[in-house]
Amino acid sequence: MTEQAPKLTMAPQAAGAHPGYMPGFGNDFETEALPDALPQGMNSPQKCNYGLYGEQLSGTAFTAPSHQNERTWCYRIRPSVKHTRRFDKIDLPYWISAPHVDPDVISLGQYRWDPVPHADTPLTWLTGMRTMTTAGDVNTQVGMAAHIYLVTESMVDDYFYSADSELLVVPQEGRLRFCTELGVIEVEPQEIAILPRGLVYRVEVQEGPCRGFVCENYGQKFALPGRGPIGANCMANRRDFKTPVAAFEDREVPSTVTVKWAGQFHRTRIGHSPLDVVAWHGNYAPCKYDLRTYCPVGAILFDHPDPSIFTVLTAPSGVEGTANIDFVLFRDRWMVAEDTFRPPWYHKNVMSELMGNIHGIYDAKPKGFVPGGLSLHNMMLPHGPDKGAFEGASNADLKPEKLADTMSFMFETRFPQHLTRFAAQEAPLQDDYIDCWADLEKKFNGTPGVK
Ligand SMILES: O=C(O)Cc1cc(O)ccc1O
Ligand SMILES: [Fe+2]
Repeated sequence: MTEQAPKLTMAPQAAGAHPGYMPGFGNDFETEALPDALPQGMNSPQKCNYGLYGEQLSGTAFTAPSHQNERTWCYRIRPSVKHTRRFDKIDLPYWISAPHVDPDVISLGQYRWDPVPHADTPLTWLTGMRTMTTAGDVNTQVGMAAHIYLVTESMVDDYFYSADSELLVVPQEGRLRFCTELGVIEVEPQEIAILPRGLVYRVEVQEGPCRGFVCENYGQKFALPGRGPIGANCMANRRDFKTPVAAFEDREVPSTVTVKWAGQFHRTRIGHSPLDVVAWHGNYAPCKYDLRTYCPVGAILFDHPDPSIFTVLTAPSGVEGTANIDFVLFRDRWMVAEDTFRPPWYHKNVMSELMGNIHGIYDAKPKGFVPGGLSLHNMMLPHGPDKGAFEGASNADLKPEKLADTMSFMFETRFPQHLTRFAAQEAPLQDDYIDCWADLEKKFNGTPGVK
């Protein structure tokens, strides 16, 4: 059989629109790659135009309150059910789901890793996923997993979806293309992508090698945080999220679909590309976001506020104000606070903090936390600036200072994060990380007024 190159037919774009994308977060979008493919005024006509099949993808329970209810109507060449034959279980031993507590691994501790190096073997989105931590329980749909991806090869005639989770993708190196049922998303470092639970896609390498971080959210979807008294603008603005226009393939080639379901991987064979949605409308869709459009709001006179001011997205846990996951961004910004120790304070947090460095230097850890690297400060474990950062910030001349060329982030969850065996034994763990606090000396002088 001769190999057919994937040919995507894409919806035309509105004048001035960002090529291939529609602006907004959680909008009711509509898009069609062929004229009149989308039924108007109804979802289920007796016969759809072009001989398409109508199919609903539900992202929330049918009965979810209407302000949270998410679903999308797809008009596709074949219904998805045609795609499934019997499933075989397959092994992806480095992609692990909670609950997963390895008896030989100690998760209690402050941990830091150098960037996980690329392998000498080619790796795809599926074979290159390396789970670092898991939290909660995939079966009860609470918690998360944090992964590193190392991808050098495109998926070819191989498709994937996760029934377990929504994926938040944070590239650090290289450029990826997500060809999804609902359209195409391309991302590079300093951008993110969100892939909803149940959405089928394949991942192509646009420029490799590719490395990045993934937060696999088992729980309720990521949403924008309420801004409270900040008002209607700043932080992440809705229009900066971009959802792809409809794009479909009409390709008949032997293909596979891999499904992550209840922590296990299953594969089935099909005879065509499942990316055959010609038109769709709804509010359950993938999107991308450029982190450089995040507008940070911070201290303009004194003190260091809680890092929640930098929340890009929050995934609720059911307990108001206590997130299943917060995605928090530490980007370049001005530091102007007077008479203030400006870096993060020393602290112990009820939530567990997994951080990744996308680019540059992070102020609390001027050495050792490098781009591509990660750190974990688990639930109720003390941490804070290293000795160098403490001495530097305690004695700095407090003029306005630009923290330039820096971008780190945090996946913060209310659940303890458990290290995988890969994180504890194979990944480049820095054994001497806790020594960064060892030289903090006693400065207490017992004399009032002497600082
Ligand atoms: O620990 C960290 O570096 C992350 C962090 C940053 C900050 O500004 C305040 C609290 C916090 O946990
Ligand atoms: Fe912290």
